[in-house]
Amino acid sequence: MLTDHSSLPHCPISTPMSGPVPDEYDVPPDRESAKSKADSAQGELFETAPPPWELAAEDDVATARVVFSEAPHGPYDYRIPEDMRDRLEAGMRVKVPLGRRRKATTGWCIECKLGSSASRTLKDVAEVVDHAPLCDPPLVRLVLWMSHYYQAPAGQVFDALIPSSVRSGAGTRERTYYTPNAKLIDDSVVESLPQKQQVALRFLIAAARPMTSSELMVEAGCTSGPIKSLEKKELIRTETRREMATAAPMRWSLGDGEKEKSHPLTDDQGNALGRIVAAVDSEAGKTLLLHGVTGSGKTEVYIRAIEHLVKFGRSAIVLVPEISLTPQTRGRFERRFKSVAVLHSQMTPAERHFQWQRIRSGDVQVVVGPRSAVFAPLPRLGLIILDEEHDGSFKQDSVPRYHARKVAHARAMSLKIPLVLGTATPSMETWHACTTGHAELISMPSRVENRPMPDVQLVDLRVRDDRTSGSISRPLHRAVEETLKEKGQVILLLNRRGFATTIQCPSCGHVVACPDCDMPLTHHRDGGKAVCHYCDYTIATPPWCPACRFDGIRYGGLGTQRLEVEVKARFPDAQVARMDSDTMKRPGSHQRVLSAFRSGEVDILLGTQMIAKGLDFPNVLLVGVINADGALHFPDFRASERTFQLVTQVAGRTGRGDRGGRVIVQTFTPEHPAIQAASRHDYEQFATDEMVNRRKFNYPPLGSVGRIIIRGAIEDVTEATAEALLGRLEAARNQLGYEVRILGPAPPPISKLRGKYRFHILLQSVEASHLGETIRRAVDTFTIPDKDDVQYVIDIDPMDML
Ligand SMILES: Nc1ncnc2c1ncn2[C@@H]1O[C@H](COP(=O)(O)OP(=O)(O)OP(=O)(O)O)[C@@H](O)[C@H]1O
Ligand SMILES: [Zn+2]
Repeated sequence: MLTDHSSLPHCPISTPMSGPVPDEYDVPPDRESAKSKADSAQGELFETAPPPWELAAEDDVATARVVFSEAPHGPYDYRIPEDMRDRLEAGMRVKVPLGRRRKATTGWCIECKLGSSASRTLKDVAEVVDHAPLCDPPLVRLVLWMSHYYQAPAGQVFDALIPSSVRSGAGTRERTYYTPNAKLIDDSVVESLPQKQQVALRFLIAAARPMTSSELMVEAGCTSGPIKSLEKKELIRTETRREMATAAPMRWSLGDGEKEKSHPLTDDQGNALGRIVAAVDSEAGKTLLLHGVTGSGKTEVYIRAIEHLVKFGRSAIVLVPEISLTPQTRGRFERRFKSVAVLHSQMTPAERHFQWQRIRSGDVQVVVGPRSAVFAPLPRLGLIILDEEHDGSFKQDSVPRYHARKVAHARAMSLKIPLVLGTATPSMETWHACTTGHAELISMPSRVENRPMPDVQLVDLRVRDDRTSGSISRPLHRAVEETLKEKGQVILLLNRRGFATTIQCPSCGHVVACPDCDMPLTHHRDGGKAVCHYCDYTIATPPWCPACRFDGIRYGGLGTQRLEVEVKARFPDAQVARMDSDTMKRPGSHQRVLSAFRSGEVDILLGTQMIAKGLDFPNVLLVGVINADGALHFPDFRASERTFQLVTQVAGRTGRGDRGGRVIVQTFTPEHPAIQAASRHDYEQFATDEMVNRRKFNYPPLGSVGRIIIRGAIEDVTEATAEALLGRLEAARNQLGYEVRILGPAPPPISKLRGKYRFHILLQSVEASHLGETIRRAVDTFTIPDKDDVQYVIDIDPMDML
């Protein structure tokens, strides 16, 4: 079933992705201005209509609406002085007086319009900061939608959209350009000048373009003296521009050594491509789910679809989980397109700024990057792709707490372009959108070249005979041995880093914990450190119990470091590499390890979930999952979904060549439906079972969830604030007459973080708009006295409950 969102009334950005078609424009009366702004944006800012002040000359007061990233956030209106009217546009920064501050404050202009008589009392805009808008009108509208939906100040959303390197002009310098002052120049003036000044001025006139002082000095063969004299006589005018300091401050990285082969498409790929191309050509906003099993060749489909698009001078965004984890994907795009911008976390500010300018200038065909690349300012955007759309890294965990899938959807629908979500393990949200007709499902149920899906064997860790003293069961040990003998490669997944996950005294039971977070410290063997994985608090691992001085503290629980030690001891002839965030700190380390694995230098690659993503190595004949239950017992309604995804994804790393492949999954709960379904590569069975569970409590995608985290330095003050907020929420819900379930306040699993006590309140509703509205109304006038030192954050559609 297909849906054309472009036909939705009054919904320039509608988002029917999660839940039963939530209406994002549930704007309360007191926010009416934001709504009318968003609606009228189509007419006023989007179209080519003349600026409003040209329409009504008699009411000649132009005003700018400005928002700020720090409190007070606005919006506030300012008068636009005469001389700024044709320079200032929405999406630019301005400096304006704010309160009693002595210095002008920088804010973002979200709208320019004709004022009413009230605007005579307005203060003036002091300065226009930018020469051109940093956001075009559709992006400004996106900011306002995000601000509304995620309940984050618009100024902070702008700051998330526009990289700080762009705002600060990283890697640029100011240069002064000279142009002749035509008003004062005629032949007699020129002839009356001293010889050197004459030569310089004639060169500048002949050049017919602005020149810098040094250019002019070289061209005219003079020193700076004559030029300064001309400037003093006002015969030449100066203009300063900010420019990139160097042409390309980029360190181009080499590929990962893979050769590019172009394949004839399989039937599945051909069909998928046809449907995406049809969506592109229809010029209607539409969401498509490309549900292709691991190894079905989804990347090739993306590339072909983009090739179609760039023929018409249009461009695409490809969002991927952290790109440094998938140098292969990056290489594939770089080899197939003339102009690719890859955005990643290890760029310098100057590089980031340079890429942003390239993208905005229209030079770039494809942007590949993590979630923030959804904001890439491509002028002729024609397609957005989210690869591995189920991945948790698409949700930002600081303000604005947006999900790139939802934002991509909003952006795509407002531009009437397709959004393609690709994965082997669709999120429940996306699956639900397909089953309810909000997204079109494209299936690629088989692997390329008719390769079979790998065989998955479950090893029940409760069976004594299979267990060993270590973490690798007998069946897994045998399988590794066999694989190494056949000169195949092995991937082992363990989703905990460090050596031991608890440090406990066997005598008194004391657990060494973080003083700021109350969470057990993880022992790291390199350097004998005990580290908090929540705040990075680090101490030397205590040789004896800090509580009772017992000499013989015990390291419990299993992390990747300990697994590495065990693997090396069991298979002394094999080359082993470990990949987790501890070994991958330095730039380029992913690429080094993955190249070594590709070339066969490394036999066994072990690591955390970062090895489960997207890797395509044909010689991997065995994948072992050390403990599939790790994520299962988290207090989170997505625990099953995560387990299914992780096991399916890592299992998919094998059997990608001609030699087949197999998977061994160690688990204490082999009967669990998620693990059962993963072992049979049966996504639909999993999704059907899981939807039944979600329906019981109307969990997403059947309803919406919001979470408010309250944190403060003093426990009972924090709790009292949380209680007060609860009262507000209940009152708001009752006033509005909405059905919203409110739970808490309760301490979350991480009840103390970085020295702050934490409480959370959960809200649930079938209607996303009712939930949003309830929170908005409750917090609207809710203030916390400074002396309490309590803060709260609102997380709409939270992805974790910790
Ligand atoms: N039509 C084809 N014929 C043969 N090989 C192909 C074809 N299309 C793609 N491939 C190759 O198949 C392999 C898997 O493709 P790709 O990595 O895109 O799979 P995927 O669907 O993204 O899998 P995953 O979800 O596991 O990342 C790649 O090595 C790719 O070069
Ligand atoms: Zn800590």
